[in-house]
Amino acid sequence: MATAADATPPNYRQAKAVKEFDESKMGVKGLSDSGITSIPEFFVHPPHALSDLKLTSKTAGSLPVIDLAGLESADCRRTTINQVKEAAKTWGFFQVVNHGVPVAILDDTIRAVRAFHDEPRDVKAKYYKREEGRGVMYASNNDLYRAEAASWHDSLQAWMGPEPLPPEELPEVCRHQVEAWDGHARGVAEKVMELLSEGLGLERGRFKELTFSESRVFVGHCYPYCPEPDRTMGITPHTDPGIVTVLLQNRIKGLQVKHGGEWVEVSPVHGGLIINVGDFLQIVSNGEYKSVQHRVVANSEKEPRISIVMFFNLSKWRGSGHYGPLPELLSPERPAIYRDFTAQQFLDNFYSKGLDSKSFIEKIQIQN
Ligand SMILES: O=C(O)CCC(=O)C(=O)O
Ligand SMILES: [Fe+2]
Repeated sequence: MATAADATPPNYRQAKAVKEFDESKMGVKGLSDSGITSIPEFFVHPPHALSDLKLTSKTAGSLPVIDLAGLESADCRRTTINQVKEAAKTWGFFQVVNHGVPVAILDDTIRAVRAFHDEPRDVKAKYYKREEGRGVMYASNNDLYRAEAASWHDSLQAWMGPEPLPPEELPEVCRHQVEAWDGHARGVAEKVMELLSEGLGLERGRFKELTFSESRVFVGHCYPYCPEPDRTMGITPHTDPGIVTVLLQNRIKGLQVKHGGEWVEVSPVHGGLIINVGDFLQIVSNGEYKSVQHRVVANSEKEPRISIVMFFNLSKWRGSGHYGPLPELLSPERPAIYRDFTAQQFLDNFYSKGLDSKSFIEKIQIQN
């Protein structure tokens, strides 16, 4: 049996190393650029978390690609609604093309976020903090002190709405691009939300009316080269908490989606955007749309992987402060499968644990 005396020193060493790393503000990018050939111990994930890294399926089909062109024609719209509905029900993820944002803007946004992560440590350090819920924050691993092991990524995060973010709070090197991206990503999210809303048999504008596109968090992730990609993760398996997520990535692979019990690698489509369903949308749709687990493997390429994520959350809760499956979707044949919950319960759950905590959805599921 382990005694306190022999258990404490390694734990203490780990905690001290995590704190030193955090206080150095160098991020994983700084570690990678320093030329290390092995990763610090606190980045090493336990064997059970790494055992299925090699099991990624390359044959289980690929993410549906949905063309958003021609939505003005009623026939075309109906077809697209069905594709979106099917993808949201079975994959919880899909890629969209012809979404209306020029490729040059996608490339410029990626370039600007990369430029931020490429800035010298002193410049980035000004933004390094752990203050969730507002403003601009740059840090390595949001859940650094909560997770079982750290993962190989750094992130720049900015709360873009519902209250507008004063632009001068954004780092200069990517300020214009982040601001512009907020508008573009919101435009695409609203287009997709209309299709998702219609896919449930609701009015086109229902999700917008429910304020599903107002609260937005921008995250610019950087997954630098990792010298030991088999011992750590880029991001551990999780589901996204909100309504939908819009994801833009550079050409370096890494994202994997759980589908049919297997991890499926997502191949980036140049010019495409990835959309995924979050926990909140699974709940309000009464389980019709699925919030699916995904993860990012550590990057083994010399070029950093950049991914730009915009999380959309609802901004106004119902008068009672409660939320749950939308009443108009319920009937005696289709009763609610989730209990109502409060904004506080949702947020407490999100911020209390590491990313891979038990999903909120499981906690509010009504057992039959
Ligand atoms: O980097 C990616 O591709 C995914 C990031 C992600 O899943 C997240 O930030 O929630
Ligand atoms: Fe995610």
